Amino acid sequence: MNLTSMQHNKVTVSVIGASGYSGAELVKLLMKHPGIIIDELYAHTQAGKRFTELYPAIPCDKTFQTYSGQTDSDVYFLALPHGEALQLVPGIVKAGKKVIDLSGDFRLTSTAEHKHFYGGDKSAEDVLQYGMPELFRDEIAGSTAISNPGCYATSIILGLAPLFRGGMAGLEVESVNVTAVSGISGAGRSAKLELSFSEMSGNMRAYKVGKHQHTPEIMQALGTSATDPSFRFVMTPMIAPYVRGIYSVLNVRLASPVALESIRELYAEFYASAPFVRLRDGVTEVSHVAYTNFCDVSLAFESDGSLVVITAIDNLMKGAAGQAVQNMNLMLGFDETTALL
Ligand SMILES: NC(=O)C1=CN([C@@H]2O[C@H](COP(=O)(O)OP(=O)(O)OC[C@H]3O[C@@H](n4cnc5c(N)ncnc54)[C@H](OP(=O)(O)O)[C@@H]3O)[C@@H](O)[C@H]2O)C=CC1
Ligand SMILES: CC(=O)N[C@@H](CCC(=O)OP(=O)(O)O)C(=O)O
Repeated sequence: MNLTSMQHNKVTVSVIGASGYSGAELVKLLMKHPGIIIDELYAHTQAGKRFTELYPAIPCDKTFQTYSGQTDSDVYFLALPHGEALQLVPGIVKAGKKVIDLSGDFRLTSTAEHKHFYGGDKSAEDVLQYGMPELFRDEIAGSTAISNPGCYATSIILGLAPLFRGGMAGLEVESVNVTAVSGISGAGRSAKLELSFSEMSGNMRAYKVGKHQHTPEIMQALGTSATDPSFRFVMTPMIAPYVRGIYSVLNVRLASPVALESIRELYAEFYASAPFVRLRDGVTEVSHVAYTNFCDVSLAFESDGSLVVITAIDNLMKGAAGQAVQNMNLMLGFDETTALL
């Protein structure tokens, strides 16, 4: 049964990929949103099962359906593996519905970079408004389709945006060296041998060194390029044995010294109207943001004069479902924080 917004005076929302970690987190958030009603939940291998069979802690009485091109809801979230949304989003947009896609399919403007990092072809039109409210609030509010940012990308862009987009005269970034650690839920729900308890317990490892798919996304959002000879960006992702959270340590070399107080003021001003970015006095910790939509940011200087920005987010909240709901709120004219605080 499909519900109509006319019947309920609420916005109807469906989630495609609702059986996965990001999809289930979306369901949890949507259930407490006063302005929407959950319509259909779609899954792939789990179709036919009840939502609570997979997620007993979330009391949603829906049964997973198979998606076959329905466009009856007002809003569609897609939380699918890379490549799947490319096939589905155009039809939903054409039917005049709002879309928020959590995959990497529509993030990169360069088709060559997309092919290099995601391994598939897409056309130049397959780009949607990038859904980072702290950078593109007005554009998101005026959009019908959004590409939700990647989890590492969110934690790193929010840590660097004031330096690149804050307009501080004389501030020049020469290089950024990122070490970022993800909890295991960042890899999704499907079982992978190298992520099993016996492999990961008491362990930690780097992966995709020098070739993580979020590198071009970060460059794009900051308005710079990893191939710019005057700017150097390196990123080392790691996985560690905790469930939720991304902890990014950004070592930033500036062309000339700037007082820490000025940097603090720059960040405070840049995020003055961003309800989910918190500038912290002490060092940020993953446990301070887990299960929340906050991005905590702390600032310090190293003894060699480089700026150290540390950010922490929950990968399934600000890194995925929380940010997606934040985008939906902006698109529909709800308060940005609805269902998120
Ligand atoms: N996990 C995270 O922290 C983040 C994830 N993302 C992105 O969000 C998207 C979802 O990620 P995540 O929730 O982790 O993934 P999961 O692996 O947990 O879930 C994947 C979902 O997609 C469905 N699915 C799998 N294969 C297919 C297919 N061939 N056709 C249709 N549906 C399929 C699954 O259905 P079923 O279970 O029924 O088989 C499930 O609902 C990905 O693009 C991911 O990169 C973005 C930011 C953070
Ligand atoms: C721990 C882990 O494996 N994390 C995934 C991040 C997945 C993600 O959210 O990235 P996209 O948004 O680009 O899908 C990775 O590093 O590829």
